[in-house]
Amino acid sequence: MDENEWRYHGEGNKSLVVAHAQRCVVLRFLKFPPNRKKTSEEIFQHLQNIVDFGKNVMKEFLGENYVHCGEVVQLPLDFVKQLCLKIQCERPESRCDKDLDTLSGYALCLPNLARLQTYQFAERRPILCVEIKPKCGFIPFSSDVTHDMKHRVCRYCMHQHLKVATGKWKQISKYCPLDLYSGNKQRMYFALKSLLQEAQNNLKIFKNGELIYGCKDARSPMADWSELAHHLKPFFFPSNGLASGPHCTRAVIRELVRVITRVLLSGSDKGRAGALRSGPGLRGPPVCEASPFSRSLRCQGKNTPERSGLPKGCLLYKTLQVQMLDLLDIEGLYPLYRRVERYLEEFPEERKTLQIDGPYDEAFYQRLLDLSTEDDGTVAFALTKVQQYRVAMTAKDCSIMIALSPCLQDASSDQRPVVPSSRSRFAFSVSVLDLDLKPYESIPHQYKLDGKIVNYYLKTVHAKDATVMSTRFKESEDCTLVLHKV
Ligand SMILES: O=P(O)(O)O[C@H]1[C@H](OP(=O)(O)O)[C@@H](OP(=O)(O)O)[C@H](OP(=O)(O)O)[C@@H](OP(=O)(O)O)[C@H]1OP(=O)(O)O
Ligand SMILES: Nc1ncnc2c1ncn2[C@@H]1O[C@H](COP(=O)(O)OP(=O)(O)O)[C@@H](O)[C@H]1O
Repeated sequence: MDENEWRYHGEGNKSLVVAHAQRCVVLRFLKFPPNRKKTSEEIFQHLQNIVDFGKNVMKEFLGENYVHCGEVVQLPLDFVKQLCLKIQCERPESRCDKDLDTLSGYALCLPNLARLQTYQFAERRPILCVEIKPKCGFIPFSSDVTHDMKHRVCRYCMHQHLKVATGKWKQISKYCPLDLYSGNKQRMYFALKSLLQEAQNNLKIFKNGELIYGCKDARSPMADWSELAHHLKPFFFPSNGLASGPHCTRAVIRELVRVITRVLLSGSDKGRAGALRSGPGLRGPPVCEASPFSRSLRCQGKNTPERSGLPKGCLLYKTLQVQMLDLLDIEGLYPLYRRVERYLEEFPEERKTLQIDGPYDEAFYQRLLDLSTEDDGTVAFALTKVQQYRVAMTAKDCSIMIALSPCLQDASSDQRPVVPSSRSRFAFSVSVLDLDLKPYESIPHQYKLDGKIVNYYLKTVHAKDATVMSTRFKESEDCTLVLHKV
């Protein structure tokens, strides 16, 4: 194991990923705060749980072709230590509050989804990879929601205001997940262009495995479309029939947005419609009031095109179905979490029987399929809703990876699906990543965060709108603050 054969690829809040220079594989390490020490056995079990959850649950829900579980590997400690030193300088400053686990030697070995999943070794052909973290694609429909605003504005759009206020990002994104999940091409184009204008942690673009676009952190340079277009022009205009300049930038961005939309709408996983086909169904308003797309149409006196509906076989549709396992919203779920907590305080040894920390096996999966919301007062009902909520949170925070490789003329030899663009054709693959089941212990944090997000939105944005409204129409607006009990 030579650390010089591996290079830094990316990281999130919990994991850090390095990619092999030649082979189509990555190593995904857990990260921990400096003072947090887990035993090697605990880390092994944590990683094995991720693999089991992917195999037994997410492959069932999202489809065999989209989910890659990988396997737990044990690495020489010296290699891990040398690797950690080598990549430290590549890491965004905002991620350095946690360190790579260099004590256990365990990591997940996964296919490199930033490359096409066909050859074991890096393709000789150029590869363009677009990673989208779409976030939650529906507005809560639960009657347990205590403020009307949560039935009108989506979590992502509300959360943007708190994120900018706390300095996580510099400006509010025009992206709204409901536009991307709508299946309506105009709305999807707008959503993708908004991500290209303000990537935050929702969009990354890799060229031949190298990150060429997407904020490493809030201090990264602003989006530069002309530089991006320079990178992408050979993919979309291979015959170089397009002189550089603003029109070229616009043309390249337009091609990129259209190709990504076509791929997202492809039902490339011909597997069954997914285990939740009789699932909660698409409920809640089809449009978020805060989406700039729908606001601009409203100003013109037009209605926003409703959801055109996503093809049932596409990954966006299946991901949304899993997200909608959040049947009660955190406000309806939290009292049930407290019921499970009280039971565990009385019978702590039951934690294993309840499979809160796994094993995430077939039995765990089967219990997720009970979508009833009639509370019979039992711990069993509460536990099922808590487990479903954890799975829904996971689907709300996963990422979709799209890998595109220009087709050679004799594309017939290619087994992969092909997507056309105006002047080019691409073999493509679609995958989902970051499917770690969210921890049971994160539910209180979700409840508090939900209250903070809604309160901040009401106090600032809604109040400001109300002031503008009342100034204009001299009507009083009642801005009720939402205070969650914690
Ligand atoms: O801040 P990041 O880039 O580490 O991402 C956070 C998620 O923040 P964001 O909203 O900017 O995507 C955070 O999601 P929410 O803010 O809560 O919506 C996410 O927490 P969960 O709610 O538990 O999903 C957090 O995930 P983990 O704490 O790592 O499980 C993290 O997402 P990732 O970095 O993609 O894991
Ligand atoms: N199998 C993979 N192939 C290619 N890139 C990957 C793979 N898994 C993760 N990554 C990259 O590493 C980044 C962080 O990984 P992720 O699992 O999202 O970390 P976290 O769990 O902390 O959110 C991702 O945003 C993605 O760019």
